[in-house]
Amino acid sequence: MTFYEMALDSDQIGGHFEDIDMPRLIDHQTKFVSSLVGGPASFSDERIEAVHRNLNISHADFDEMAELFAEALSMHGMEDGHIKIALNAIESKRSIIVARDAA
Ligand code: HEM
Repeated sequence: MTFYEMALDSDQIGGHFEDIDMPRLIDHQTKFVSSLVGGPASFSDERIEAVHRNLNISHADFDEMAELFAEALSMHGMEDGHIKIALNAIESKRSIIVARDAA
């Protein structure tokens, strides 16, 4: 299963991706990873904040996304040390992703 299939399948965050078709989902996966490592398809924090502002993403949603991503990396054989680095990169975006009034 890929990262975004896992996200779609999740009771916690699947709903956020319900209306999004597969090509856009795959596109999102590329942008997601690229934004974390500063790759060619990366986005500014301003843009990322603007995109997620109205999605009403909670801390629990964010936690689930981070957890699924770590799981996917582990499934593909990434070592724990590198997964930790990836999780730190994700964590650094929490405040611009989670809705301001979220619990
Ligand atoms: C570190 C965490 C995250 C990063 C780096 C990230 C990155 C991105 C990027 C780069 C885009 C595309 C912007 C564009 O095309 O203009 C995007 C869109 C989106 N993100 Fe995230 N995201 C993160 C977390 C989340 C979480 C936790 C959720 C929901 C649970 C989420 C849901 C969405 C949705 C629904 C879209 C819109 C997709 C579309 O309409 O095509 N994201 N994200």
